[in-house]
Amino acid sequence: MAGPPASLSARDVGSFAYLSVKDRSPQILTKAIDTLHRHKSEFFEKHGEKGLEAEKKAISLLSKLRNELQTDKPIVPLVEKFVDTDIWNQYLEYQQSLLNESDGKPRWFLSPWLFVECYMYRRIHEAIIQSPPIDDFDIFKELKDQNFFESQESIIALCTHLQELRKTIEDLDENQLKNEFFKVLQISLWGNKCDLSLSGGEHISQKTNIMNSLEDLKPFILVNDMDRLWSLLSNCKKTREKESVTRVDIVLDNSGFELITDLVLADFLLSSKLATKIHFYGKTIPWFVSDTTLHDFNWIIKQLKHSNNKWVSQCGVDWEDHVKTGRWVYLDHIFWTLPHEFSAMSQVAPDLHAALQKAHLIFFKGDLNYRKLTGDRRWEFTVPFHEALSGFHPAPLCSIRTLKAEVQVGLQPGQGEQLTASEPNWLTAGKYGVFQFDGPL
Ligand SMILES: O=P(O)(O)OC[C@@]1(O)O[C@H](CO)[C@@H](O)[C@@H]1O
Ligand SMILES: [Mn+2]
Repeated sequence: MAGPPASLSARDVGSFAYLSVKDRSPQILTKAIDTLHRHKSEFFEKHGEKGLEAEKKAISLLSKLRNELQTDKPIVPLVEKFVDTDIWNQYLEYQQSLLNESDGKPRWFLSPWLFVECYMYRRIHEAIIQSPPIDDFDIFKELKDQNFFESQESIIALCTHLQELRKTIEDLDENQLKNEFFKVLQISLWGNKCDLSLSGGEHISQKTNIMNSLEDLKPFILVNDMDRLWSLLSNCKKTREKESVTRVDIVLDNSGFELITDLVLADFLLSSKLATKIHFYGKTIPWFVSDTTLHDFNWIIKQLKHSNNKWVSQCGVDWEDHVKTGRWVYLDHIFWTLPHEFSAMSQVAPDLHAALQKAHLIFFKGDLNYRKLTGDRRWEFTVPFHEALSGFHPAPLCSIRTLKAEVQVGLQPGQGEQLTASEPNWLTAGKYGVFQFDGPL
């Protein structure tokens, strides 16, 4: 049997991966350097001269990284001791082992894009932890916060919708509840348009009320398994014994507006009793510019709670309560910031894999998670999703993702070709989305 297809890579000149490594990654590094510059006086106020020296050091490490990338130098091992350093360096050796002798060493414009892109964010983190006393500085924090503040109007609309819905949710019939479930799912899907790494850190936020656009956006859902999600969860609800649990896990993606949409979905799952417990997974270190860390998660709930809009603040109060009472649990695991595809999880992080196996359903938010689900490979568009998962199936799972990378599976024959002919950048512009489900085996 033939092995899986080749990885996406910047070695394919002109591909999205190539353009991303060539243009977008250096741009993100330049922005990161600029952010450090702008915080100079803050570092001085906090730490005196030591703060200034640290800022200089972090900037020089990031400039060096940018130079390595732009001149296509070999990928070097990580040096600073951290929980995952050894795993990263082993993975680098593994990448080396995949190369022919004529290829030389793993490099930015040669190796799999997924690997080099994750590596860049891990090196950004290394530059920061090598620069105490500013070693806890989140270089992307202000961008994430800005996205939240700029999306206020849409956040108010979402929180108002949720609070009004909660009042009458007990009175809804099956069909009405299903329609509301589909609405919050779509809100969470389109929330994924708002990531900051695709835009190279340029502001993109949700300025208009997303609720009004759901109908117009429906034609852009290329794979729509929402019905299957409903069947699974409504069945859990019907057959659940009194004290037993239905757990939905959400592997989070971006903070800011997208996180609010995911929390709205999670709240709906509890209020509708489709689930009784939610586990969220976030990132341990700043990642792909806008990804959610524990700090972002807590910060957003606190911001909502202190809002002067009563519905928004009610959401903050309720969500804090979900966390306090353990109906919502935030977890992180180092695996989410490793370069491995998810089919390696049972080997690399068996504890995480075992934890996911206890979920009734797992949502994977966003594009990067889709790339890791499918191994970021050049699959034919019609390959079944289950096949592209290459054995990864801890529990029934669903990707909720807008398309921002050149990988998509599970389409109808001809569907991909037709889109390519009419819209050359359909795979990467974030305009299309999927609810792609891999159900119980
Ligand atoms: O996972 P997310 O936030 O939806 O998207 C992450 C992303 O912007 O980063 C990569 C490019 O840097 C792309 O795969 C993808 O578009
Ligand atoms: Mn992201």
